[in-house]
Amino acid sequence: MSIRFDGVGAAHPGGKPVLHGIDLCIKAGERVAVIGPSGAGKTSLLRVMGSSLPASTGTLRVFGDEPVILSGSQLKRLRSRIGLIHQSPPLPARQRVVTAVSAGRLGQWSTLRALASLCYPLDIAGVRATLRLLDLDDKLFERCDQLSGGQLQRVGIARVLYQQAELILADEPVSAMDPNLADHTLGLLNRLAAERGATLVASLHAVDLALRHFPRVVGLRSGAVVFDCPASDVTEADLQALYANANIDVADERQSSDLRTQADPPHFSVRSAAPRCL
Ligand SMILES: Nc1ncnc2c1ncn2[C@@H]1O[C@H](COP(=O)(O)OP(=O)(O)OP(=O)(O)O)[C@@H](O)[C@H]1O
Repeated sequence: MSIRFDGVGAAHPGGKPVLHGIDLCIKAGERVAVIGPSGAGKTSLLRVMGSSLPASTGTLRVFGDEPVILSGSQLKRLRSRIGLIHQSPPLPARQRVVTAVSAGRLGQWSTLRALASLCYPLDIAGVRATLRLLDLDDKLFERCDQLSGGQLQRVGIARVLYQQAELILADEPVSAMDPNLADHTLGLLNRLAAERGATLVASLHAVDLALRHFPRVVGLRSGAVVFDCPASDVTEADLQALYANANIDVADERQSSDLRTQADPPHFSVRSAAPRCL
């Protein structure tokens, strides 16, 4: 089991609770999309999984450990197994792409090796090979502030792939990419995660991409899970209820996405629950 939520609630420091009574089990190697309207708590849910936002109620286990009771060094070890893909990767502007991607393994290296790698990347061939997967190997020595938003997002993905994270948490990982590139990149991320047996959890606004690429979809609204089932079981009614009164018309959004990508529309069938935790 990668992640297990039992009645988890969470609040940002000084803020109101943003997650309520979350029960969720994600097995090792599963690939799960989290969808829901703006402000539903998708980023907060990923932050709890990544142990940067503590559970305030209930119990969260990541790889069997409860992050809130771990010591500093245990937490560091746990985090080194988790790769975070941010919507806007927090990369220093003047940093070279090769250094930014190398930094994916900082948490796994000794302090000496990590410092040496920041001064001069020690595994340029490995970084280049990872960037090649994302068609970015020609940017190896470019500065991060010379890349487009979509290229930066792909550097962030390369960093996590280079890290060889066991659990990948991706927060809107393709939001800055054009529709074709977003579709291609999400397909690649899913394929590589599946090949490596990594667990992948991604928050997405693009419902069509979530349904097309992820076997399991969790609908989140107002900090609570509204549905949790195989992608093929998500119905129009589920989506309408999830986004009701939000600023998104699901049907229009999907129709325009289909026109953009020329891909098959998602298949809707009878809804069923996700597998229960054992
Ligand atoms: N650092 C923070 N401090 C206080 N409140 C926060 C913080 N970050 C988010 N929130 C609040 O938590 C709630 C959930 O936000 P979150 O970013 O998790 O939602 P989201 O579903 O990812 O939204 P979006 O799709 O717009 O990115 C919102 O009401 C937001 O205002």
